[in-house]
Amino acid sequence: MLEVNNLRLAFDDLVLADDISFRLDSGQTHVIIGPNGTGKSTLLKTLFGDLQPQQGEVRFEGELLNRKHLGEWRQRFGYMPQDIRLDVGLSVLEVVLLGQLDALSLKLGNRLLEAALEALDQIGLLHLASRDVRTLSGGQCQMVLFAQALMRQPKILMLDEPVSALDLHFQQVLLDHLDKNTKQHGWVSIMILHDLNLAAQYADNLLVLKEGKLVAQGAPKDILTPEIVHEVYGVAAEVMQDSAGVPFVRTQRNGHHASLK
Ligand SMILES: Nc1ncnc2c1ncn2[C@@H]1O[C@H](COP(=O)(O)OP(=O)(O)OP(=O)(O)O)[C@@H](O)[C@H]1O
Repeated sequence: MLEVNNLRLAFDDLVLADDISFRLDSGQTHVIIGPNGTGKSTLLKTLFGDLQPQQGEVRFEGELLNRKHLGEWRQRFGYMPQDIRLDVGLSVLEVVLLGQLDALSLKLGNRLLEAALEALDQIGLLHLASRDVRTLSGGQCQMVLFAQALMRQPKILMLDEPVSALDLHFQQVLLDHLDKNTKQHGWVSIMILHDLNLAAQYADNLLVLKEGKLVAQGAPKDILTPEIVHEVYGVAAEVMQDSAGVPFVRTQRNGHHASLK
């Protein structure tokens, strides 16, 4: 379980979040939604130890995030930040292998090589293994970074808008793969999404952030209501259910307010 207690996030005078607390169970996918600029990426960076909170604490299985031991803390994570550009002269296979940098030596073991090829194969990218990553499309890059995060076999997997460049097919490949691995290996998976319908489909637990507050948390069917969509995004929407009981959101044309306040 990943636990956050009374977190306060700020950049100098800009307070992004205050008194945020939540618990994220293992074996579940936790999806964070909320408006642009509300502090979702900052929260992930804080969980990873990249940013220091002004107040509060983060624990994993009881162990406190301690900035003196960041290396150890981060060994548990697979982290795919937002909008990473792959601007290095490496092949796809080499980039995936970087996910196991701690275990790499000058002589590459067969086991690691096979695991990297297997990771690429499972998400349908094996044919790209020897390509220079600088020649990949935006969506292909996103999938390669996902393979790299998987390769780490993390206990905590954090994905910041992982499907923003993906077509419908690869959105499903990535999210189904995430779901399967999270449940199979008992990972705590945390993902930021803007697409509320994908969030509803794949979240076991949905966290809604707005103006520095956690305004709602729970199963998508309990959280996604027209009232919440309006409160959080200032948008008029209908919320219906598909045949599996999963909510889906349909916004109204011209149904937004110019300002959220
Ligand atoms: N290093 C920084 N220094 C100062 N302000 C920052 C810094 N990084 C982010 N911010 C500000 O903090 C706020 C939250 O940014 P963050 O990237 O966490 O938002 P977000 O919810 O992930 O947004 P989006 O949905 O647009 O990706 C924004 O107003 C941003 O401009």
